[in-house]
Amino acid sequence: MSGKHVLALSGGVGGAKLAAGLAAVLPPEDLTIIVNTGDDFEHLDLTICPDIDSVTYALAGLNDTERGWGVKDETWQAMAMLKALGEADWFNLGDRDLGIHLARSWRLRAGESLSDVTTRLTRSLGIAHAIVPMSDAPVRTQVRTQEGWLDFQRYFVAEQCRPVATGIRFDGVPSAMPSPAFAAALAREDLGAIVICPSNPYLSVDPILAVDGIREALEARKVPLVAVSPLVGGTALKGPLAKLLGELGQPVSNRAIADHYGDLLDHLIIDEADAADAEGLRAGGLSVTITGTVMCDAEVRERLARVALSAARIETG
Ligand SMILES: O=c1nc2n(C[C@H](O)[C@H](O)[C@H](O)CO)c3cc(O)ccc3cc-2c(=O)[nH]1
Repeated sequence: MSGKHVLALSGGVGGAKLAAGLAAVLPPEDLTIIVNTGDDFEHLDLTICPDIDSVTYALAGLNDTERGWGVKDETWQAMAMLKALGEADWFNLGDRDLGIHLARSWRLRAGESLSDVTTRLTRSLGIAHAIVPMSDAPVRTQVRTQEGWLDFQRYFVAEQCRPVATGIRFDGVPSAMPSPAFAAALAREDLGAIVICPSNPYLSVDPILAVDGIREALEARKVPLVAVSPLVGGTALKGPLAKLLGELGQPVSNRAIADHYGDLLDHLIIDEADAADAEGLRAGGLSVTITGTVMCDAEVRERLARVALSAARIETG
């Protein structure tokens, strides 16, 4: 019998939506969601893990779908006070969101691993599926610009991705080991498929692939690897992917996504608005599914999750 456990690799926003779709159609024992921690940083003495929180809030039904990050029905009293006190206010922490940062930060300081803290917080929010940081060791994404190397959140939030990016690096790799649950999921006898969620390949998925031994493990996989493209209609729905592709000298098309993942990729799911890309991709030997990938509600998230699982030959009920 072929394995049925699914390993999903996810960044924030778009990735979190598909992760929630996968969690809606797979039981907890059949899914492990590995999350990028390259966006993490220390701010006001708090450990901020934006992608872990985006996935957590999406699975808990707490995510703000308009803003794309943080908690819905958020209030901003603490930020207003911080601002009045003249403290750093470039990175917005909502009142409810602050709660998760306080809980995470003191538990980390008390010596718990990021994996254990994440399990504790997600379980407390009623999430039965495994949300797993890619590594318990700090990995920090940095973007090279004309102003020098910028920490990811400086580039993304403070600078609004305005500087031209000429390079990306992940501080902390290659020495960062995969988290115990990541290593265990990869080694499972019943591993059936790997799904790369529609996250930015350069900023959100590459940090996961850069963790010690991960790229090699994925190259040696015996199961299908399916990716959902983050591009829709030749651009990114949110975030700097389209701008970044141009700055890194890549075409803003699914060809660039396929080339970037290279031999790792068995199957690419592209949006119907990019159907014209399919012929070229297939001519290059890649198997392609064309479908709607804009996850505007739970129904579409679940449908796309089923499409991805079917492409990976995983049966769902
Ligand atoms: O554009 C912003 N993104 C914010 N994000 C998103 C964050 O920058 C992520 O890295 C992106 O979602 C990229 O995945 C937050 C995420 C959190 O978990 C907590 C707070 C923030 C605050 C901001 C913010 O002020 N501005």
